[in-house]
Amino acid sequence: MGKVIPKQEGIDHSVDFLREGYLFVANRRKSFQSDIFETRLLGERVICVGGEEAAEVFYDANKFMRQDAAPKRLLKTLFGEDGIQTLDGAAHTHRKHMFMSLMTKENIDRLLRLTHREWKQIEQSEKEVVLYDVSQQVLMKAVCEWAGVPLAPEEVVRRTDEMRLLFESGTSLGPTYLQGRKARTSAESWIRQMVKEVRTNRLLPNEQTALYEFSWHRDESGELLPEEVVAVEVLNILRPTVAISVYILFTVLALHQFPNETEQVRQGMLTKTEFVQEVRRFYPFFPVAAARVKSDFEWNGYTFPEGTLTLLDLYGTNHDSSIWTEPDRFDPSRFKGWKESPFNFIPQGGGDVDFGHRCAGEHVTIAVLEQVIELFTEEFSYTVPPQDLSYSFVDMPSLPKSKLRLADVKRI
Ligand code: HEM
Repeated sequence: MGKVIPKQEGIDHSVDFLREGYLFVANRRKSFQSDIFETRLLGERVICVGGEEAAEVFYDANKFMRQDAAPKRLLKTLFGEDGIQTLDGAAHTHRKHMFMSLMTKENIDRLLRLTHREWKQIEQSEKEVVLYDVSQQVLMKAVCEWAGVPLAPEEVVRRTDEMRLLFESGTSLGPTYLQGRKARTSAESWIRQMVKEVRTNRLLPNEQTALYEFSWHRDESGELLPEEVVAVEVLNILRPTVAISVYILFTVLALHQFPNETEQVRQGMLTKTEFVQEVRRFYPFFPVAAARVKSDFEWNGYTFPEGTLTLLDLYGTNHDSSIWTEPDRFDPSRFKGWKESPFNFIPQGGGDVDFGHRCAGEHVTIAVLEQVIELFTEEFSYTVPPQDLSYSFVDMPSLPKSKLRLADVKRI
């Protein structure tokens, strides 16, 4: 007879999840003094786990699968249907290879040249800029060119807004959620039209672009992907790249609020990478990852029954005091000589990037943020006018409330 999983009593705790946000799992891990507990969300029994050892089990593809794990409302907004996030086994590995073939050093450098070119627009503006809006347009223009997706100047605002709605609306209720669904329909048909044109040679993107590689990709049975799936996967490049704007806000916020650490970066005593890693560890972005138990198994004496929805605490694992000393202190120097395992630092998921569901864009994210640090410590001077820089632990994604207004941005 296995051990009994600590259980939160009550009919349903979805409202608590919305109320406590990023801290929902961590709060209960603390109160149960356990890295595993059971709750009920959206009428379903759910096992929540956190910590390094739990992450290792969660990313074991023999124990967990992604089929039917993502809530429908996220498939209708954030992810799209039949994309890589929902695949398992050979189908997943094959599709992941399609993504990872784009993530070479040369190709990431090409994206950085494009983002660098776009960042120049920020200095041309005399007045105040809202960094959230500016960075999204920078990223959207750069990533569309990178991905081989034509983006006419008059379309930039509309298409950038669509990308933003895709990642902002998934956990919203009411009108924002509906706007997110509309944005998904519109963005998918925009890209589908391009896939048609690529396949009839009316549009000729370069090789090594997402539009080219995904349009001509053959699945594990040698078939081209359905047009709508190519659209979902191209959006799996565009949308998260625009979402790096959230981390850009937190990076520039950290440069502003931690002047000693920023000075150490300027002096070369801290590397840009160490600063970026601490931003990704410290600030909230993705709260949890979701999977379902593939078939019954036991872990530390607890039974995981087949089909049970299981959530891994990403935010909490990055603030777990058994992994991090003083986890709630912003301290980039903790990454000096840091012994990273695939499971102890998981802001963008854990495990193996080629064979598991770890984020395909982690290197892209780090590279874009390192460039932002270079720009905002070496290339631009600016001031941060008084504004509400607080951020919530409930809103998803969480952002500084003012969306970060900068004034007097000038090239140094
Ligand atoms: C904005 C910062 C980003 C964050 C916080 C983030 C976070 C994540 C997380 C938490 C996952 C899921 C891990 C799991 O299911 O176990 C994921 C998956 C993924 N991400 Fe990211 N990501 C970011 C940027 C990017 C970028 C820039 C790209 C592409 C250029 C990207 C492409 C993907 C893809 C394709 C997957 C699915 C991987 C799979 O299922 O195998 N992400 N990301």
